[in-house]
Amino acid sequence: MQEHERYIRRCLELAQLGIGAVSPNPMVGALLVHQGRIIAENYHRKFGGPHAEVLVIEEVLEKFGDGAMAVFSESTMYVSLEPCAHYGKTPPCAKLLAEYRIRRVVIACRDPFDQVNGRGIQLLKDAGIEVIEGVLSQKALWLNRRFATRVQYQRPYIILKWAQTADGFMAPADGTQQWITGEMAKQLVHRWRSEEDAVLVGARTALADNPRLTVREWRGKNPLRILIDKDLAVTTEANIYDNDADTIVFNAAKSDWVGGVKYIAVEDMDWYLPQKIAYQLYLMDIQSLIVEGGRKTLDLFLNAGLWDEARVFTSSDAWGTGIEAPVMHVASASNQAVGPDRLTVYHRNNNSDG
Ligand SMILES: NC(=O)C1=CN([C@@H]2O[C@H](COP(=O)(O)OP(=O)(O)OC[C@H]3O[C@@H](n4cnc5c(N)ncnc54)[C@H](OP(=O)(O)O)[C@@H]3O)[C@@H](O)[C@H]2O)C=CC1
Ligand SMILES: Nc1c(N[C@@H]2O[C@H](COP(=O)(O)O)[C@@H](O)[C@H]2O)[nH]c(=O)[nH]c1=O
Ligand SMILES: [Zn+2]
Repeated sequence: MQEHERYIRRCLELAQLGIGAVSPNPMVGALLVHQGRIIAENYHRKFGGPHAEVLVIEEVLEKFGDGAMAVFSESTMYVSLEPCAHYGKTPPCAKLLAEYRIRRVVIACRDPFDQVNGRGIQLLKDAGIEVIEGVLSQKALWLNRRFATRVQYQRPYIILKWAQTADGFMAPADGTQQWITGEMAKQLVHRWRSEEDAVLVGARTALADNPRLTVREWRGKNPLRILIDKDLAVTTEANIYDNDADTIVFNAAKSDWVGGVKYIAVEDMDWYLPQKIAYQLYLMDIQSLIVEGGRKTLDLFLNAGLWDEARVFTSSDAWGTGIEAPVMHVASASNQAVGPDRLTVYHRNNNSDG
């Protein structure tokens, strides 16, 4: 069992390399072990591209040529997610593993996607392949929590993020911009942006901070930007409307598409707004969202129970006055230093294995 865990751990590491590039697909890592050695390993690298298992098989075919079939018959494939059983952008991996007569397949967790869940495993078993499942399954499910949230709850995985002072304020009382955290926190936030599909702010934040919401201090793609602006108070000269990334504007006035900007009119913004936004984003295949404030916008999602993680930076400054940051009522999952600041992470369902 320890040997299985060791290889699955490696699959999880490989899978994680696909973050920010494979959504709305899950992240998957796979490797093949022959006579106690890893002979090929790979991961799902890009949405629409080959699955991890396909890349591993291809590598073995290339390395071993005519001898590949003999190698497959003596090998174990380790994979972080149940091999797929459906025809999506690529043919089913479970079928491929059966065709190449892999001796044994070790799987971390089942695929929560209805069209696969258990079917990939059944397909392998029907082909006479030995299957071991459930190795580090909690870790594997946690890794693909964004994907699981989308397929199970028909909404994106929602991460709330804000910075606060030591005495719990997130903005000056007059709602102007005041930077709270240090350089390390900023870099980490840019990394987080590169990992998620979208980042959202409220109108007053867009007016006060004129944020770009792009990835500048890390390598990776810019997320889709989302603005809630009922009366279109933010002018198109604002940074959030620049050409660095696409932007969606939830508003009460119009639905339109102008270059990289999509205006989506929402009926009655005073009721169920976060639910309406979450469902619209789900329909657009947006699998994860960081809500970066301000206070009113964070409250919308908190009060609706529509959040999965909160990542809160706390500086050592005390202001004595200002707009109070939200107070969390769940136990923190982790707490660590990030430069001179502290990062506290909360999970709404306190059952992570992260
Ligand atoms: N420390 C941190 O991590 C962060 C701090 N901030 C700070 O938070 C503050 C903004 O937060 P908050 O005030 O809660 O707002 P939000 O950014 O959450 O914006 C949402 C609110 O903006 C209102 N609004 C829309 N247009 C206008 C307008 N023209 N003038 C005034 N209000 C408008 C909307 O009200 P309605 O729909 O009812 O009209 C809505 O309730 C800023 O000081 C910003 O710097 C922001 C993000 C992160
Ligand atoms: N003030 C504050 C934050 N503010 C957030 O960062 C946004 C600015 O993004 P950008 O223009 O891309 O650099 C801003 O609108 C708000 O959402 N973030 C933090 O980590 N720490 C801070 O002290
Ligand atoms: Zn597959």
